[in-house]
Amino acid sequence: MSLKAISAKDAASLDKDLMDMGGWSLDQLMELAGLSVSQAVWRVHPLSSGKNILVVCGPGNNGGDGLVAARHLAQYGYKPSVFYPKQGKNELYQRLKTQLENLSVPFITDFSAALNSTDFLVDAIFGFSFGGPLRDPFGSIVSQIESASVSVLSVDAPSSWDIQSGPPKEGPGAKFMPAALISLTAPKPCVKFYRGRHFIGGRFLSKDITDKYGIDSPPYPGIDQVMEVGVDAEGRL
Ligand SMILES: NC(=O)C1=CN([C@@H]2O[C@H](COP(=O)(O)OP(=O)(O)OC[C@H]3O[C@@H](n4cnc5c(N)ncnc54)[C@H](O)[C@@H]3O)[C@@H](O)[C@H]2O)[C@@H](O)CC1
Ligand SMILES: [K+]
Repeated sequence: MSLKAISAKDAASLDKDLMDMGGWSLDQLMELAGLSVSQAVWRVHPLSSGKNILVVCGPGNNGGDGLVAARHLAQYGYKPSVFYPKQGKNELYQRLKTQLENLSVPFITDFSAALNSTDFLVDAIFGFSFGGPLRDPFGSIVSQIESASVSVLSVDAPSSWDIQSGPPKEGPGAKFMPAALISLTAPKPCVKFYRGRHFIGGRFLSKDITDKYGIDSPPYPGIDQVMEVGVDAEGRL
C-alpha cells in the first residue's frame, strides 16, 4: 500500500472535519497525537540510550503535541524538560502545562545549556501551519538545533521546512535533517525531501475521512499507536 501525502490545506480541513462532524475534541486529537509522538521516541531512543529528553514546543498545536508527549515520556521514566519560548495562551495549553508542572517536568529558559546536556531532542515547534520566513526567536533556535550533534525527532514536519516545498534554500533549517520524523494522520508533501526514520501516528481516522482525503488508514501493528514506514522519492509510503 502506498499512502499519499496530504497538503497543509487538507490537513487543516481534515482536523476541522474531525472536530466539526467527527465528534472529536482538539484535546482528544492532541492527546492521541502526543501519545504517538512519545511512542516514536521510545522506538528511536529507548530509555537505555539516555533519559534526558529536551522537548522544544512552538506556539501552536504542534507545540501542544510536544507538551502531551513530554507528559507520556515522564510517565515512561524519561527525564523530559520543556523549552516553550512562546507559550500558547489558551486554556488547553495552560492545562497541559499544569499537568507537566505536577510531574515536576521543568520548563527551562537557557536553551543553549539544555541543548548541550540533553540525550535527545523532540522538535515540536511547527507543523502544517508553518509559513516562512522564521520569525524571532525561532531562527536562532532552529540554527542551534540543526548544528547540534544531538539526535532529533520532528513532529509532523522538520520545523522551518515549507510543508509543500521542504527545506529552505539557505539560512536556518537549510541543513536540518532530523534523525526521525513522525507524520500525524498522513505524511505532508515535504516528506519527499526527508531522509531518515519515518513513522506515522494519529490512530484515529475513520473511513469517511480516509475516503474524503484519499488517504489510507495505516495498518498499525497490534496495539501500537505508531507505525514505522519507508517513504519513496515521490513521498509515497
Ligand atoms: N493533523 C491532526 O490530526 C492533528 C494535528 N495536530 C498538530 O497540529 C499541528 C498544526 O497546528 P497549528 O495549526 O496550530 O499550527 P503549527 O503548530 O504548525 O504552527 C502554528 C504557530 O506557529 C506560528 N508560525 C507560523 N509560521 C511562523 C514563522 N514563519 N515564524 C514564527 N512563527 C510562525 C503561528 O503564528 C502559530 O502560532 C500539526 O502539525 C500537528 O502537529 C494535533 O495537535 C492534533 C491532531
Ligand atoms: K515540528
